[in-house]
Amino acid sequence: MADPGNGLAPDLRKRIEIMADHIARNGAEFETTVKQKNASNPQFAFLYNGEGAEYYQQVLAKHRGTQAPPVAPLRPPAPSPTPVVPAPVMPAPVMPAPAPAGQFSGMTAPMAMTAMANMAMPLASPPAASLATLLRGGQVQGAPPVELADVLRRWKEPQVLALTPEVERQLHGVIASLEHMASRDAIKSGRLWIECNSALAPHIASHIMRRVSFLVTCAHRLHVLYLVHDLLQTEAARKEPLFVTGVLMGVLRLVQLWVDRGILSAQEAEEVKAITMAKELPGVLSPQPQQVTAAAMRPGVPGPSQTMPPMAGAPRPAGAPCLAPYGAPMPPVPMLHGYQKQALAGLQQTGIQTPETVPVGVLASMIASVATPGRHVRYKPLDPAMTPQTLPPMEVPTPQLLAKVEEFYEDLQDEVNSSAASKGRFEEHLRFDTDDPFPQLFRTPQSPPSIPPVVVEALRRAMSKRAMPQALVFVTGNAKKLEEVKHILASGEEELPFEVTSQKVDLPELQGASTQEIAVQKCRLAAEHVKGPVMCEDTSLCYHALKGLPGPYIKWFLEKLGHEGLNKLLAGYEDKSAYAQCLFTLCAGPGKEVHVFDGRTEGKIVEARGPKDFGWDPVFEALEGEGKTFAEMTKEAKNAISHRGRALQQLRSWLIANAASFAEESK
Ligand SMILES: O=c1nc[nH]c2c1ncn2[C@H]1C[C@H](O)[C@@H](COP(=O)(O)OP(=O)(O)OP(=O)(O)O)O1
Ligand SMILES: [Mg+2]
Repeated sequence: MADPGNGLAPDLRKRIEIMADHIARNGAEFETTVKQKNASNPQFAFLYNGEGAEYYQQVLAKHRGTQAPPVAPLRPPAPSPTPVVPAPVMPAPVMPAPAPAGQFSGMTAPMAMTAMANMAMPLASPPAASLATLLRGGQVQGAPPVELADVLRRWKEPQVLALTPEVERQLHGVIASLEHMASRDAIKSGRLWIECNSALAPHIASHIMRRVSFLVTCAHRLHVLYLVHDLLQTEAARKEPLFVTGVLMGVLRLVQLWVDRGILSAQEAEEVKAITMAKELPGVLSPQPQQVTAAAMRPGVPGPSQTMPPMAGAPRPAGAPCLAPYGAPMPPVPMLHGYQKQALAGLQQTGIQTPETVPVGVLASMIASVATPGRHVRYKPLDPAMTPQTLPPMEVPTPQLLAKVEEFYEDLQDEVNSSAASKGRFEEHLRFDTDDPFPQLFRTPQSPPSIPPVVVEALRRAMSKRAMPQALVFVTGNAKKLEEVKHILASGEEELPFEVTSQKVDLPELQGASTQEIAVQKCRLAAEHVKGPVMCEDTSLCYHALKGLPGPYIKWFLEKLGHEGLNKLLAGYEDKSAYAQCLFTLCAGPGKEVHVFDGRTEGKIVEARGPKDFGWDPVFEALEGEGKTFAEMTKEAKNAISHRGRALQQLRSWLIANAASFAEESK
């Protein structure tokens, strides 16, 4: 067999290999993320059956130790018929006759419909084992098993069938019209357009399915799902279906799938099948069920409304005759529980309807109602006033996932840097600007970023942090200092471009000619100790009358003399004034330059007032403290005027301005 990698450009080959390696290592979640980011990036067409797809599958299979699945050609050769109705928004569309069956090489109409229905049901792809069981067993009367096998195989990656450019443009118009609001008119005209082009149903379905996951906003995606909902519901209510035949069979296969997954018991599944297949539904049928949606019969998707519509299959009062729809008598069906009121009561409390919570009879009745054309389903279009137009904000991806994505782009970037062949085309899409560490790869050339801003921000941060030292260690043995530093840094408007951690180290209390010199020596010691970037601080309390003493030695004075002693020191002096001084020091690592930031607060020494939990706070009354000692002030008020607050603001400004050079120096 010819090597599918032959003839591919070297940079494309490399890109495929890197991608396959990462995807094999990091799993499905990673694959989905990367695929979404590159949906319309021609450089990654191999992810979507484009150039290199076969080679990509081969490499991926090799990594996973499996055989590569066959890759469908990008454009199937089948010609696409021209659509009859051109405009997406139109007053009175003409319904064309459905195209003869078998005209297309792709999906059959029921498959297309199932694909559409699946859009409303983000089911995880079935595990291979249960899929195999499903395909082997439980053949339902009259259903060609190969069809469902096809649907399931393609469910995750449906083949995108070619549309003519004109139809594609119109479909784009339909989807675009739902961008801001799922208005009744927009949904209706979208549905009419699809109905008018029912001959192209498989093509349209595959296009919508692919597009929906790449729409920029969640709200837009939601609105397109409303369109699909509308289409399915209208279709289900139609006496003569436009595109759907045999959906019932597909649905029954899904029931079997739920059994394989343990969602339904075998007995329940039998019951569902029996009710669904029954010619007439058992029990009393409500004459006007309000609303039944395809979503309601799908796992994990909430039902159509908070209250379940009264369904066929309601329990008969004991001894009452069993009635067929609209009163026609029918023989009782043994063993069928039908609609269980008690179960439904519990259900309404939670408001969540899934196969796990929907009683079997309700589920079966719904399936029967929805899947049998023209029977008991009243069409009720979605009311935009009652349907959410936006989804809750997306969750930020986990740090682990971000790290994996980052690692992938790193590898890719290394490759780009080292490969001469990559010059040109690929670089247009992948650039790392110094100002913008976020790779251009996430942006497609024509469209705005298709990644939610919150993710962009998270990635930006993750990447910018990586370029900086991992952490700047505040070395101190004083818990109170640390508390204040954290508080001051957290309350700043601009975030420090470093992650400040702390280490409790009792450094020797040095002596020296000046406070400055002591601080610098202390910081040098700390950098040696941590072997990386550090910051320290030294606090002094300087009495003017004593020419700056105790100054840096205040710690010992306080320890030996206490608050009273600190006052008595000034007994022979009129001048009780003093200033608190804080020297913050910053050093990129052992042997590197030490930067000093000096903050001062003037005040006077007074008799102790206020809590005694932090040093000499009770005996220092700042000039700007409105008569309060530091100990009597709130944390915020103290930090706003304190020696520490002032020095730290200087350090912060300096670090923000010099982040890059400091980071460089710390390497
Ligand atoms: O805002 C303050 N308000 C009241 N008292 C304060 C303050 N800030 C430091 N202090 C006390 C703690 C220590 O008794 C001396 C400074 O000595 P100093 O060497 O800088 O502090 P330390 O040895 O406790 O911690 P570190 O491990 O960071 O050196 O003044
Ligand atoms: Mg100290």
